[in-house]
Amino acid sequence: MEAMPYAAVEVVDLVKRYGRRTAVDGLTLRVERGSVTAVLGPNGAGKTTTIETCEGYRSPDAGTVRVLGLDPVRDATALRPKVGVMLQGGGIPNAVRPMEALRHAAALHADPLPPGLLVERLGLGSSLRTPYKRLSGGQQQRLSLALALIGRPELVFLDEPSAGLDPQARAVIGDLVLELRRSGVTVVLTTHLIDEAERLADEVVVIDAGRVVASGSPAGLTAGGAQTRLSFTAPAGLPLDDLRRVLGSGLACEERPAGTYRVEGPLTPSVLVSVARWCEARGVMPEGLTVSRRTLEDVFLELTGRELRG
Ligand SMILES: Nc1ncnc2c1ncn2[C@@H]1O[C@H](COP(=O)(O)OP(=O)(O)OP(=O)(O)O)[C@@H](O)[C@H]1O
Repeated sequence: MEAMPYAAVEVVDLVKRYGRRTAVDGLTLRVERGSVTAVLGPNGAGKTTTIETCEGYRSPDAGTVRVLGLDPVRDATALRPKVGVMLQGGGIPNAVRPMEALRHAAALHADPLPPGLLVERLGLGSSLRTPYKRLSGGQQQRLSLALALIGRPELVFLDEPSAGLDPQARAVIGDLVLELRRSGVTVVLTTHLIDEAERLADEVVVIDAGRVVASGSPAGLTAGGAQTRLSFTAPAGLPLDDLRRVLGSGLACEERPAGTYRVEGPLTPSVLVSVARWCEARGVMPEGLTVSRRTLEDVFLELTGRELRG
């Protein structure tokens, strides 16, 4: 295999300010070539600012950004044919029709994908003559994605690719991301959807307030800590101390909010039996009893004390 001396994206100690507001506050991340990396964080965390700096639309106030080994601002001309960009909000003029936009973009590249292929793949066939402004949100998103891909990029940046999409359109975009990965394209996407990050990404970089708070594979991030959670609803105010005594100290039991009970920690079938017996002894039925794995949402909550969804 060809030696790969540099990462697809390497951001070191990036700082970006808007006036007195620090949007990105010493952020370091590395994206390996051929991987899908999701930059996950709540609104305002600095995802778009980081990605726009990687795309060369903004210059760092401090720190360095390298994309395919190059400086995104200084080497913009060299990077343009190699990097596909899907901007949040499209960045496409209102009057432009999808087919015109695709042909125009194709003409800028040496070996573009045939526009017809993208139209078919992204289900844009029925809207080719509709001005951009009049396309539905989903059609606008799919057109921006087509424009990001038309030049057969080595690396694509997708800023909130499925924002505002229905589940079906989201699935189309998800499948395409996985297809890009199979063909060796590096994908960096931002999202505030945990399931999207968990499903699509090899690596997740969790950011909050302009900093990386955790990074790793979805499985790596959700391993450790309270691995599993058992929850159910029952009448409020049941005596949890009894249950704590039965379960021992390795498991955390709590009632929050009133009437919702959780047991967290390394769960085994015998924990389930103990919980069921405890309910039985009190004559209550544990409604909606579920056992679930720790999610990225839980990880974020543990790290920041806040919910990822605003
Ligand atoms: N052009 C700008 N001028 C001033 N402040 C800005 C500008 N762009 C972003 N900000 C601020 O910088 C911070 C980070 O914004 P950014 O858009 O990078 O976050 P984000 O994680 O992409 O959020 P979202 O999910 O809402 O897009 C926010 O507090 C935002 O209000």
